[in-house]
Amino acid sequence: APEICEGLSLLQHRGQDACGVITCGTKGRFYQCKANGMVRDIFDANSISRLLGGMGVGHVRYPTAGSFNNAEAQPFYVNSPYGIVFAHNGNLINTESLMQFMDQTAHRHINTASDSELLLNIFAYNLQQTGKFRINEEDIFTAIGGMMHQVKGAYACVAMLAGFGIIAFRDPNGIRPVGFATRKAGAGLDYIVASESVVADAGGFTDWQDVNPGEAIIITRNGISRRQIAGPSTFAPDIFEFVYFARPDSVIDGISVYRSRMAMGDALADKVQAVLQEANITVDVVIPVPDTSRVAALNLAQKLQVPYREGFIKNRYVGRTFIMPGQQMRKKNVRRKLNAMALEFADKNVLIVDDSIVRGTTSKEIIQMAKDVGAKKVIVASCAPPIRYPNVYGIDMPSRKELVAYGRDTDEIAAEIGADLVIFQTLPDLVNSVRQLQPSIESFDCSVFTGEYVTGGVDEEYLQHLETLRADNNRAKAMTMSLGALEGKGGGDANGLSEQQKADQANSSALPNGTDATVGLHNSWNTQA
Ligand SMILES: O=P(O)(O)OC[C@H]1O[C@H](OP(=O)(O)OP(=O)(O)O)[C@H](O)[C@@H]1O
Ligand SMILES: NC(=O)CC[C@H](N)C(=O)O
Ligand SMILES: [Mg+2]
Repeated sequence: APEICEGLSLLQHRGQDACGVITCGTKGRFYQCKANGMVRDIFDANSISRLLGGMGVGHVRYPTAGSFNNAEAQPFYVNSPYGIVFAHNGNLINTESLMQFMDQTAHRHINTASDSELLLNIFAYNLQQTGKFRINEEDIFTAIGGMMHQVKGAYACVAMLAGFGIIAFRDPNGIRPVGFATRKAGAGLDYIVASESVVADAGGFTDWQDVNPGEAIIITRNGISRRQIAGPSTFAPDIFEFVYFARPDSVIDGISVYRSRMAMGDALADKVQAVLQEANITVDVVIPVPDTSRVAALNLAQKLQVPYREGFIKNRYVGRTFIMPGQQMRKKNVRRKLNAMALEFADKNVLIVDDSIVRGTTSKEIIQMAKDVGAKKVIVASCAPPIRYPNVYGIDMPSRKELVAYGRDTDEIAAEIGADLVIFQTLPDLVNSVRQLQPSIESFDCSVFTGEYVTGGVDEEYLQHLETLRADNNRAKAMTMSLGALEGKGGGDANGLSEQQKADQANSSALPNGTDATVGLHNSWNTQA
């Protein structure tokens, strides 16, 4: 448990809303702690010491389906068959037909709106089909095959079978990352499976290998078995992992995220130079938007031979704003997080570099901040091209109307965010920055830039449905209702609360010691399988 918790803290940038760990001790008994909140808030020495056992699964959650309810914190658990614990990174796109299948055929009850609970139950259903008293690896591979056949979308998953071992698999397009590494332990080996290699580095694990798209691995006391389950599909890792989501010190699918961001800065420098020349503007200083754009901005500045200055100072205690729930909270936190130093802005033409402009929340605020402290001209350069389409594979940007580049050309985007000029990387340059580091990968999921979705099954009707389902205000409503329904909070009077208050309210019931009976069915200590 201590190592899993340490690993989760290294993955905190992937999900700030909820976290959890379930371990498996003697006699296949599971021990659980999960709740809404950051890793440092939910886990302390006391709670960790109660998570017994030699294997376990952890998760940090950034909701892309369902709500922010405690009951949707992961890992999930089902008792039948065998006792399964499950953690999912990604997002499914055929949840509606899967729900129907659960109801009409599998007769399994899904208690939340989480696609991950649904995926676990599809997995459990397929395991159940083997009808065995004791399961073996062959049965598990067969069950994963059945599951991959039914499920559409992005899923990088880790499962644990009570007293048996750990299973990991990745969707046939390999959209979200997952890999594993080993460490010598006496005569045998310890194994770690994680979304990002940084977790392995920190724990002293070596020989990091990615789980291949459509592959499953099983780790037991006897070692590891790997099996290619799904037939050939387009390998399309999400390029947004490299642009923003992953830590720079991770290596994903053989590509150093850090190197890819350096290359993005280099490529963007050429574009910036050309555009500035044409507009007859010179810039005095390059300023990154901490944290993610730093690596790219430094390379860009070096190539342009313009001074690089940390003009925005980040409050290290405020997390990522893009993955916060609700526009009000995101907006407020950009101001809490960043402060502009007048001495770097006053009377200068500044080139602010960010990794991406998505809703425009960050750029709008920081451009105003730059102007407030006396910047002459504010030019913004983005390492990613304009984002005009929703992400349906695990980055929570489901609604086109929320995207600042939707229905706007570059000049209109500049006007909207208050910049004198906005310069976007081209898509071929972005793809090349990443791909040159691993030319064997032929394509990346670039759906947020192109509107082409590699899994199929994402048409106009689906996008409209998603937009309605997950519009910011509907989500807030859904959360209030589910708080009322599941947690006895009295959903009625909560309707008038602000988004921040609602989030606070959700957090207030997140007692890590499990003494609060309102946190949902799965949130109790010493769950016995
Ligand atoms: O246009 P927007 O909707 O604002 O989204 C884009 C911004 O959000 C992210 O920063 P975030 O604060 O999440 O994290 P960071 O500290 O890792 O840069 C990203 O790095 C951009 O700065
Ligand atoms: N970021 C994630 O991995 C999201 C997992 C899952 N779709 C959820 O909303 O809980
Ligand atoms: Mg940022």
